[in-house]
Amino acid sequence: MQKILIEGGHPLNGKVRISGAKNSAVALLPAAILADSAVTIEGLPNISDVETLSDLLEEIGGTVSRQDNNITIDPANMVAMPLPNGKVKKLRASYYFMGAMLGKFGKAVIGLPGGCFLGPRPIDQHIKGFEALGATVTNEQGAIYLRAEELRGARIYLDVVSVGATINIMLAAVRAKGKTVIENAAKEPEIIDVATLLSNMGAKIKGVGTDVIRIEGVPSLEGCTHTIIPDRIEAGTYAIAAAAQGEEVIIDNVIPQHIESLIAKLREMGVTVEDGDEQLLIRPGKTFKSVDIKTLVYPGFPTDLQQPFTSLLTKAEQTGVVTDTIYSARLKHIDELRRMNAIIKVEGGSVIVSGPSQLEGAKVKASDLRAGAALIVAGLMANGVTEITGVDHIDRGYEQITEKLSELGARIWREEMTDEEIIQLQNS
Ligand SMILES: CC(=O)N[C@H]1[C@@H](OP(=O)(O)OP(=O)(O)OC[C@H]2O[C@@H](n3ccc(=O)[nH]c3=O)[C@H](O)[C@@H]2O)O[C@H](CO)[C@@H](O)[C@@H]1O
Ligand SMILES: C=C(OP(=O)(O)O)C(=O)O
Repeated sequence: MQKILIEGGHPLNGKVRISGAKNSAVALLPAAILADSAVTIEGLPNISDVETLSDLLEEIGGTVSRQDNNITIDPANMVAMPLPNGKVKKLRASYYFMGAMLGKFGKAVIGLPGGCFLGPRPIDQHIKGFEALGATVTNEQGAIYLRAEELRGARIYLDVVSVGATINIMLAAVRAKGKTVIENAAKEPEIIDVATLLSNMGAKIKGVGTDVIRIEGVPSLEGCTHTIIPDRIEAGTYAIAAAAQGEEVIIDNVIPQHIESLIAKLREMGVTVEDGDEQLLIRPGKTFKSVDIKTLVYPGFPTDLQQPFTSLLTKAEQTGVVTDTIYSARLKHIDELRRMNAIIKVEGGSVIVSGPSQLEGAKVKASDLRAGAALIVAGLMANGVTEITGVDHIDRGYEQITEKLSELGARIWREEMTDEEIIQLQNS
């Protein structure tokens, strides 16, 4: 087990290339189950969530071959193998095996998913969708059993706008008989990316990117090659890091429109952001104005950038208020930032950051992926050395984060943890 160490205060300069989107990758891989021949996905990020999903595809009989950032999945020998335990619990997106296996085999047994602890993360809307399509769904000892004699298209209104439910229902509906309409669907770019793959496989999908998606089921889907979109959350994290500790940083391989809400907030703070076709240039000023942020579904400010943005706010004059309307309990970074001398309190469900404060290096723990990103941003700004444990969470979603930041000029490195440190971490 490793920890990340950062000697703060060194300016960031140069160019960083963004990897393929984690939240697309984790849906594109299970989507390949639906094809009858090989699917190649190009530009996948080298992160542990991708490794775990590749292992799960192999567990159900798929042949997975990897070359650099490209993966080919041959589903020819896949079977409806139950996956009640084990690796499905390591990540959130294993829930996509439900929709994909239901669509392909008419049945699936999948353990309830893991992923970041952000407060309650129910999957009732996924289940409601599967049931509307004609599946019987039961929860037996923490595993979801799904079975359908025949999937039939249906009209499904999502009670909450959910990325996972929208994609999962889409995965099952592309093979259902007749027409499915998903109303109040989520509109995130990753949903469009998954629909693009499915369409290239032969699915008939209209309306992705709006809140009504229409799907006409088809009897079979074929393999194809698909290039993943860049990771808007990774791009946003580097943009925040560049604002916090950069002189001039170019973020390469980004679709600026995907993070307009963040760019607007950075500009409001006084950071210069120049956008090109696939690049962003970030140049912070000497001082930062405080801003308030409220996370919303896309195209609103993404919850996945709320935690790293909170670290940046510690540098701003006066008071900024952060409200997460998607995951109100996504607060595990707060105590750790306080350990680093941030002046932060939680009041009425919002986080109130008073600044500017000079952060100080400390021993801190990343208890989820974006809390880890927040602590890295804080460590880059802090005096002295910050030691971050819980690196497994960070490696679920950021490809080569220490290498990429080192190339920008950060002093950041990994060390193996001692047995004593591992025990302390497990008990904390
Ligand atoms: C693998 C993946 O893509 N993860 C992303 C995905 O998670 P995930 O797909 O799990 O998040 P959702 O969009 O489903 O969740 C949005 C909100 O709806 C609620 N909800 C969701 C489903 C449901 O059946 N019932 C229900 O009540 C959730 O508790 C949450 O409050 O979108 C989140 C919101 O943008 C991001 O933070 C995650 O990074
Ligand atoms: C919450 C996240 O991931 P997951 O849904 O996979 O836990 C995230 O990417 O910030």
